[in-house]
Amino acid sequence: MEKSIIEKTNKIIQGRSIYLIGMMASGKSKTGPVLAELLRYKYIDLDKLIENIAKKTINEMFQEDGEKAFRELETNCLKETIKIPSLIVSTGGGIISKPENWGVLRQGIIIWIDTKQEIALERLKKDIENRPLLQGEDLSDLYNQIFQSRKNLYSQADLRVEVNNEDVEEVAKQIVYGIYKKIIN
Ligand SMILES: Nc1ncnc2c1ncn2[C@@H]1O[C@H](COP(=O)(O)OP(=O)(O)O)[C@@H](O)[C@H]1O
Ligand SMILES: O=C(O)C1=C[C@@H](OP(=O)(O)O)[C@@H](O)[C@H](O)C1
Ligand SMILES: [Mg+2]
Repeated sequence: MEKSIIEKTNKIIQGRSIYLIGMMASGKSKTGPVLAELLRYKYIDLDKLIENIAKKTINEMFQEDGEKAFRELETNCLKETIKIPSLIVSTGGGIISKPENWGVLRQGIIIWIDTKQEIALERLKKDIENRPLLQGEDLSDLYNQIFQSRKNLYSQADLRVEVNNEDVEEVAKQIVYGIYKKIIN
């Protein structure tokens, strides 16, 4: 990627943080560190921060404390990210559900990684045990129900990046280009 585009983007965004949102398995956690390296930003995976603070896995939290407790901790952790400038944050797919969280997200640039459902489902089949909301009979049905209830919220992002078969580096570059083009125009 052209260095000048990265430099110009950096200059324009002036250390504003970037929040990656999107459905489970859209690639938020995997893309975040690559994007951080491109922009020379710091990086946090919100789910990892939650697990470190709770001293248990997300799965354990859902099982032992319930989703409500998880969502409360998720909001508290999200609020902590405001204190750190120049940060890429990979959020969990449900971050958009609480209106309160939008006050935090809006302080940064919000990017929706909109990965084609077929591809997300393929990825999820390989890693389903770590997705407590998708435990059930029909993965595609569950995924769809959740997506339908959230898609209007995801679409409130500042930028939507559509992903099909692009590798992580390509997705990160598309995000930088997307921000650059949106701000330049
Ligand atoms: N662009 C990509 N190309 C191929 N595999 C990817 C890509 N992005 C993510 N993955 C893989 O898909 C799975 C889910 O990605 P992850 O980043 O954990 O998604 P999320 O954080 O949005 O739930 C992981 O196994 C990851 O390695
Ligand atoms: O969509 C959701 O509500 C969730 C997504 C997960 O993160 P990923 O989107 O990184 O899988 C994790 O926060 C939790 O299992 C709930
Ligand atoms: Mg993740």
